[in-house]
Amino acid sequence: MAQSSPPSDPNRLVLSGEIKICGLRSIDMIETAAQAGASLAGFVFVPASPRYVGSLAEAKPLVDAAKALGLRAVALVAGQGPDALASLAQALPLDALQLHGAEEPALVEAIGAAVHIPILAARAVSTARDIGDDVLPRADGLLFDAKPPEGARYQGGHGTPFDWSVLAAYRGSLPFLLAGGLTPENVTQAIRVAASHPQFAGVDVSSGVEAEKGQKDPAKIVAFVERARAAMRDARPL
Ligand SMILES: O=C(O)c1ccccc1NCC(=O)[C@H](O)[C@H](O)COP(=O)(O)O
Repeated sequence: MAQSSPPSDPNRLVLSGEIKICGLRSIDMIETAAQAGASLAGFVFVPASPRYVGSLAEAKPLVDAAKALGLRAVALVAGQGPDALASLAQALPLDALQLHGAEEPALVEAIGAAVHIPILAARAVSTARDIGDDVLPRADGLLFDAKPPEGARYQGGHGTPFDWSVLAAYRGSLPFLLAGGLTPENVTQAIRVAASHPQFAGVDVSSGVEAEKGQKDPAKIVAFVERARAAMRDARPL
């Protein structure tokens, strides 16, 4: 079952030792992720994505199931404004919004003020120059993800890694999740590199636990979570 307990303040997202399985679209895969020990469930609200959850009515039972199983539910959005996102946050029992549309700091601020739930801001990374610091007072965390390929129709979930050593350039104070091309095979090494940073707070995966685009593979979810959990334990012994 999911291992981290929900934050006591519903307006803050406390990130530590997280394993986020993104792009979940079925109750079976949500159960698999929870039983394996993932902590965050990501639901994609980007219509162009092969992982799009669909209408609110289609998304609601999935979000409800994740919550009932002890996962924290994150809605991944891109290119939507404060009003639309406030409606989304009212309609579903979300623990956070993940802004994945390269939203400017002022827009992050406006969205945070409108939604009243925690914000995770994604940042597209290729080199150390993309890391920057954080100037996002409304955000509770960052998600460093690989830049999408040229001409991509959606902003994330492309299964491409970036050079993890550039994480050392991050000078901000927000905790961050590492994403982009992680797999059961490379997550141990990724965590070895990322965990040397004091703000490292976990990993996020989508393509690396799929049999094909948009189709999660239960065995890969279990392998990813087990290896990520073990690597985080080894990286930060008590
Ligand atoms: O996953 C998508 O389809 C997606 C679509 C539009 C914006 C963002 C999207 N995913 C963001 C995520 O949080 C992914 O988990 C992250 O990009 C890592 O994906 P992957 O490289 O496939 O593991």
